[in-house]
Amino acid sequence: MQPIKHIAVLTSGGDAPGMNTALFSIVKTAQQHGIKVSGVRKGFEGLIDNDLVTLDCKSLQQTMHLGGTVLKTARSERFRGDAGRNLALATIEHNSIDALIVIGGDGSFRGCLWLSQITNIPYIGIPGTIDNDIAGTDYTLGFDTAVNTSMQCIDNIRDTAESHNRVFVIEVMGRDSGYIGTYAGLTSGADSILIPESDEDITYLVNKISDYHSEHAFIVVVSEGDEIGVEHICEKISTVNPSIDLRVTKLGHLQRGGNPSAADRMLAIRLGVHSVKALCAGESAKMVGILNNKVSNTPMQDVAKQHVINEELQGLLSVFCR
Ligand SMILES: Nc1ncnc2c1ncn2[C@@H]1O[C@H](COP(=O)(O)OP(=O)(O)OP(=O)(O)O)[C@@H](O)[C@H]1O
Ligand SMILES: O=P(O)(O)OC[C@H]1O[C@](O)(CO)[C@@H](O)[C@@H]1O
Repeated sequence: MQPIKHIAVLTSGGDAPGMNTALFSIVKTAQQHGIKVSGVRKGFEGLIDNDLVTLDCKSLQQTMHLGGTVLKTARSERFRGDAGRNLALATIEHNSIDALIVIGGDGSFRGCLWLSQITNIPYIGIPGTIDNDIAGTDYTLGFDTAVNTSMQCIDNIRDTAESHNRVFVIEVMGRDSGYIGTYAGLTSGADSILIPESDEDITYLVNKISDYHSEHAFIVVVSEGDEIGVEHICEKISTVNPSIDLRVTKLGHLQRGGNPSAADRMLAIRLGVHSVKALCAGESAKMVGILNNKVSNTPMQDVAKQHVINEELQGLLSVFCR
């Protein structure tokens, strides 16, 4: 095995709080191993366009606490085609890149597998997405921060909802995963939580809301990927209880911004260090993650979408939302 002298790192898919902390951690570790690190700008787009910058540890230290990604990110359609992939390989060869670290979600990891069909360059994935929808890690970068942001927004909505005895339906992100909905809903004391992983939650909501005529707010948290969707849920609520004073809030992209929480920064620091060490130890085609509070490597082809809300979480939902 040739020693690694030059690592390229990119952030891809939706930005997530903690990506900048991970960049700092990667460069700090690489520096100690005498490895140069280049940042690829705008995800796989930068690999196609040969858009690289040398990463400097001191500058990254100054931005490690910020949300977003200083490298920029993209959802690159060009990379999915043969022409884009071949240009990406040309960039790797032209810059003598020995290894690649990709920080992103499951789509970005499918991109890694796609690239690995035409090159043997070692690569490691770091799970970075607010959705927490990846197997092989208990948490992804950005999830904890997004949950905290959503929880605080729902707390604020509760103040006004209580004052008016209103019912609020609040949509949170997560694509087709109900993790943000489950965590944000439970931690803000929601009366009802609707997620894509459950078909029964709408029945519990309808039962509860048809009796609602109280001196209190009623908070419904809905994951954006829920099979019924906010509009139809509101129609159902108004049908079963027409006297309800109903309002809707979609939290949207504000959930993705903001400085990473301490938990996300620690996760980023651990996974950043571990990713460089894994490459130096000859690992490749792995996603680094945290399982049962230990760093772990999962083969990239096993990193499927994590759709399952586990039994314990299901149990919590049934205690608080029935
Ligand atoms: N099947 C695939 N083949 C090749 N490249 C892919 C594939 N799927 C995704 N990619 C590449 O990875 C990029 C990021 O994927 P995607 O937009 O799904 O975000 P993600 O990594 O899942 O992050 P997030 O969870 O934040 O959405 C895509 O824009 C594309 O360039
Ligand atoms: O910013 P975009 O491209 O609209 O993507 C939004 C999606 O990205 C995420 O924020 C992260 O994957 C999802 O929760 C959401 O569905």
